[in-house]
Amino acid sequence: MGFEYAWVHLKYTIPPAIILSLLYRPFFTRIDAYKVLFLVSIAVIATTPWDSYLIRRKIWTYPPGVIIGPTFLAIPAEELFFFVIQTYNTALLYLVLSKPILHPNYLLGCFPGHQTPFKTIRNTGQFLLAACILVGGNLIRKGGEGTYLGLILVWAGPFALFLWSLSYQFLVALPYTSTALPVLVPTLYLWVVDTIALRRGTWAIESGTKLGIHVWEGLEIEEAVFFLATNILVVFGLVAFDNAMAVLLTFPRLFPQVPILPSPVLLMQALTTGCAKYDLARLDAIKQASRRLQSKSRSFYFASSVFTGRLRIDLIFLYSFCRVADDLVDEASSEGDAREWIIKLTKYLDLAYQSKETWLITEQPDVCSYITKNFPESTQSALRLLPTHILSFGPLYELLEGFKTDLDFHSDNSAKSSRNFPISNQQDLDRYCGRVAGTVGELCLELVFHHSKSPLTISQKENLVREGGRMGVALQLVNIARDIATDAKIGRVYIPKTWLKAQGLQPQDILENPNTSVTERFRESLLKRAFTAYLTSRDAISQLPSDARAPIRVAVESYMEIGRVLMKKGYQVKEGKATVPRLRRLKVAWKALSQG
Ligand SMILES: CC(C)=CCC/C(C)=C/CC/C(C)=C/CC/C(C)=C/[C@@H]1[C@@H](COP(=O)(O)OP(=O)(O)O)[C@]1(C)CC/C=C(\C)CC/C=C(\C)CCC=C(C)C
Repeated sequence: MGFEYAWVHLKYTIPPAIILSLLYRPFFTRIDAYKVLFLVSIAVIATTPWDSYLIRRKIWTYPPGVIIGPTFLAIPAEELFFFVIQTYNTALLYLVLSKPILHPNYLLGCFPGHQTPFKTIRNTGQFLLAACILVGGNLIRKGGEGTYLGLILVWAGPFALFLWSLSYQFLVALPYTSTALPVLVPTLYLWVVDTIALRRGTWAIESGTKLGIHVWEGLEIEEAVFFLATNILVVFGLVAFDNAMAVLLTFPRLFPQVPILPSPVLLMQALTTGCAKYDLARLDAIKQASRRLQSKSRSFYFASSVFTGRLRIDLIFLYSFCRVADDLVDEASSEGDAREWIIKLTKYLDLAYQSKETWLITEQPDVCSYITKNFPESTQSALRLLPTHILSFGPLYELLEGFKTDLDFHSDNSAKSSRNFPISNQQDLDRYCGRVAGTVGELCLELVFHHSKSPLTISQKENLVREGGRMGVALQLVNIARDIATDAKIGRVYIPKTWLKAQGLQPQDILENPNTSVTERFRESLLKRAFTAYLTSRDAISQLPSDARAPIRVAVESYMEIGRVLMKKGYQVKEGKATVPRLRRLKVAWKALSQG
């Protein structure tokens, strides 16, 4: 009996597991737990008979005095633990690196022209993996020095071939950071650990069944291939799982109900669904919407990565609609054109909500053709995929009312002296914020309620919607405080005229000189109001359904952090959007998620 092998774990495999677990703990969801458990179980089941065979054939051995004692099918307990901890570590690294990824973005439909290169990639992969299996079989048949390598190839090859055949498109499409990196980092690390263990004699590879080739001094080629192959299998398994989840979540028509933890049968069903069945319009809309979110809002793009399932997709669709509507109005070439867009958007909502039978816009030909005829191509999918079957129409019409206030800043004569300033007093400011952002808070909550499994009473929902609206106001006040100078450039002053008058100023003074110490005081007042609203509503977040609580907190906190940055004494507001550095955002999210 000895503790040498146990020491390897204590020193080299358990510490990274602890570090990764602590780092990822707040982000760890039920589906993550399911995924890791699934993978660990498969790893143990698949490796045990193979490993037992190798030990019995004395391909590798454990010198007496290095293991504690208990064995299962001749495999020491420490070795069994290795299957678990290696899978766990690689899986956790994969989860950390994949957190920002929206997996449906990497599903490829059967687009003409796409298929041929992908078939070639699939066939090449299959050919190479099949060749590995054949070479492995040949090495085993010959016996002698190639036996160990042969056994590795024949064991790992079929699993890899199976997973590759199911998920090759997804594997190729995903960024290297969530495929190659989680394979290479643990592999290199385990190569070093293995070198140390072999040198210390913790385990030994018998000489008759190995090639005697070294990757570097002390690292046998077979060991290097073994760790590479096992990490490839873990990552291939996780990618296949995410591929299946992406199919399940992206296509509600194919899979109307998706349990939080789908069974292996359902996962396989998703993986074997041919791309010919994919709803290409929906797939394309998801890609466009998430690109829009990524390019337009760092805060919400970042926050979206902690939402899961269909809620994440619907929030992105909601963002996309709000952004498109806001941009159509804001970027119109004249006030008349902007008002025309509001009329068109109103008509679009009228049509979308007039049918009581089906509220899915994609299933309403009249709404779809109205969109096609009246809106620019780049905006159409955002309008078609707005989840109107879940959202009530009231807040959407209110949002358009809010955009009208923005247009009231315009005047027929564009000279600064004759501009109109619709925010006369605090009430106007509150009403405006309520319309453009309070409504967004309410709409977000409607999506949360729809997708959540935990039931809430009507009065609980009403209370939450009220607080969600107030939180939206808080965020909008931060937005206004940040953008005083940017808004002034386009002739808008959201600081109430009554506040300005109290300082002997008029809105025109802000247009002419938006960066004065007085403006700083207005910024402070706006932020003070923002934080009062935020503090009033913040506790309501803990009454949200448990699966949405932490992500909503992240969305709110990462935006309010802009306000905290602005409040710092001496902070100079730069033009542009990124006011919160990435690391700070990450810390905010980590803290918000840790509150549960
Ligand atoms: C995670 C995720 C994808 C969330 C999507 C949230 C969403 C749908 C936002 C819509 C944004 C939008 C374009 C609205 C049009 C009107 C407007 C401009 C509102 C301002 C948003 C700023 O967005 P922008 O793209 O300009 O962002 P940048 O500053 O450029 O980064 C607003 C400030 C309003 C945002 C308001 C909310 C998201 C509502 C917040 C409230 C909740 C989430 C509910 C909280 C719940 C309780 C119980 C308190």
